[in-house]
Amino acid sequence: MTELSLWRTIARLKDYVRPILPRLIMGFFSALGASLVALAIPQVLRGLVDTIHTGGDPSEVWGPAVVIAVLGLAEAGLVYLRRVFAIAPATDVEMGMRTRLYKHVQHLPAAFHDRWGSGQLLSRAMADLGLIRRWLAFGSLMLVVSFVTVAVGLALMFALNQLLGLIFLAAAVPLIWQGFRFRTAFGASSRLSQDQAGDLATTVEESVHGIRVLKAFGRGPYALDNFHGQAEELRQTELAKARTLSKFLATVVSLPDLVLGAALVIGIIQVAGGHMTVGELVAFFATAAVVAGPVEAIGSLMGMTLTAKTALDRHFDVMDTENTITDPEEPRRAGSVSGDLRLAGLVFRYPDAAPGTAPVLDGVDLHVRAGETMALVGVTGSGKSTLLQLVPRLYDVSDGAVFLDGTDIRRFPLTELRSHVSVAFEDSTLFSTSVRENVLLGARPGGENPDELLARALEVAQARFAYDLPHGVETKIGEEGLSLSGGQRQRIALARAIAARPAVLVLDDPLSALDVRTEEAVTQRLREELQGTTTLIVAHRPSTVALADRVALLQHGRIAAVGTHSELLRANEHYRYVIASLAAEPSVEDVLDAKESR
Ligand SMILES: Nc1ncnc2c1ncn2[C@@H]1O[C@H](COP(=O)(O)OP(=O)(O)OP(=O)(O)O)[C@@H](O)[C@H]1O
Repeated sequence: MTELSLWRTIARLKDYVRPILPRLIMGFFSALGASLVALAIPQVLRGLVDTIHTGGDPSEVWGPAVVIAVLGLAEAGLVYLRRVFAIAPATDVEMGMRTRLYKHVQHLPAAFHDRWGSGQLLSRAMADLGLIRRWLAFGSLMLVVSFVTVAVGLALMFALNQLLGLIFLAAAVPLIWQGFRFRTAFGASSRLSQDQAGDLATTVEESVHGIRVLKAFGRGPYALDNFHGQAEELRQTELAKARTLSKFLATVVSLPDLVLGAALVIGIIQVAGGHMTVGELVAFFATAAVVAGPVEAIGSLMGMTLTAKTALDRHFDVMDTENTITDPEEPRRAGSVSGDLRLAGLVFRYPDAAPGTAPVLDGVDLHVRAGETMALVGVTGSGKSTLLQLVPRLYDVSDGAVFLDGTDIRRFPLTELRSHVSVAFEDSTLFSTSVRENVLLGARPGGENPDELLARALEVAQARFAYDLPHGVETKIGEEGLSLSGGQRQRIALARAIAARPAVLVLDDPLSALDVRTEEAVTQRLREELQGTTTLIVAHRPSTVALADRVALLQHGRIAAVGTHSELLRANEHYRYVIASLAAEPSVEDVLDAKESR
């Protein structure tokens, strides 16, 4: 993540800002107009005061007074126009950036999500983009307008009285010097605070997600301590930020006030000596009052600009992350595939694995014939789930290849590959929408009649309970399907995989949360349904193994043996060991028998 200079970072906004540039420029000129009008008022005031002071006709007062009133109204109108021109387009930019970020995050591979906390992505998608919008609609315009107003104001003050003007100009030098120092200090703590806010959001997200675990283990106080520590760190950073800003503001506010005091004394001496009229002195101080606003605002506006720069850096940290799992340059479109799956010399190491660690998969060779159901068995941590994730390209192989109908899967367009390969994981994520939408998530548009497909998938997965929910299959099943039991969620997720009607079905222990009777019913129906669908299924229970035509044994990162369950039981000692450990859980009858025999 390279840190670019302020200007180079802001320049990266150009693609987003180009469509709204005309409106933003109009907004800028409205704001500038308002400031220039404010600066014109003291000039009219000068004539007015001199007229009265030199004993002119009182009726001459009306003309300038009306001009001042009109100028005041014009200023208010221009401020209003600035808001009209700038606010709506800035929300366009915010929405555009948010949508592009979401799209990019969707495309980024699973390895990216292994590395990034969800809170960091959340804070980038929400808070950071809000900061950028406010800076675009207000901060950016007002920073430039403030500098122009100060420059024009100083020129007018010089024109009124050079000596007084010089005094004000002398104050600008330490202000600029302070500005540079402020930029460095504030920039660093601004980045730190936004990153810490992201980490805090991750903690909130994790503890809300895992609230049951925390409660069940009585870890609420520990989680609170942890959260408090993180919140305190963020508070300290925010305080450091506020201290830096207040030191800068103290200079920015107090210096002009000191100068104003000195100028007042010198100004009165100048008027007394006849070097200046009373009107000029009044105009000088009225101009100084107009200039004081932007001078004081410059500090906050610079702070806002630096915060927006940090938000942009954080946005582009994500946007610059390259998607390594992409469509091939010359994709091969197959239309339909029979589902012949071959893994050849497959090696895989997780991108974030410590250097020097052995690959999880190290030379896997396996052929799953079209329409065959193959169970994948191995001790815990042997790499079964990892292997499954390589088939829909959630990760790409480090070496070797996966072939579907003889074609390297990296040659298919990703969407096509994923329409041929459907997955159900043990951890069944459901979305906050209806049962129908969850199940038909991967169904091909224009394919089978959706109602029939839904009914069939729910029936095979033994999930017809969905029709008895309060609104039937239209029932919204809540965040991650929390209102459903673990077994119900798993069956809906299984129905989703079935409804996609894939050529290859990849199931990662999809029945683990079911009771024995339901599992048996699902297994029975799955066996009928899976005829003709190539299925690779991770088995943690003997009943799941029974579903398969053949079984592949994963050991030391390789396929150590392939055969039917009985062949392997007969010929392979490690297989007997794994199966024995799968079946290790005693049945109720075993327990009762053991009790009676005592
Ligand atoms: N995202 C990841 N990043 C780095 N290493 C990982 C990641 N996911 C899994 N691993 C490691 O890869 C190895 C294989 O894990 P995997 O989940 O594939 O095993 P498994 O055979 O499915 O285990 P189980 O039967 O317990 O589900 C383990 O050592 C695990 O720690």
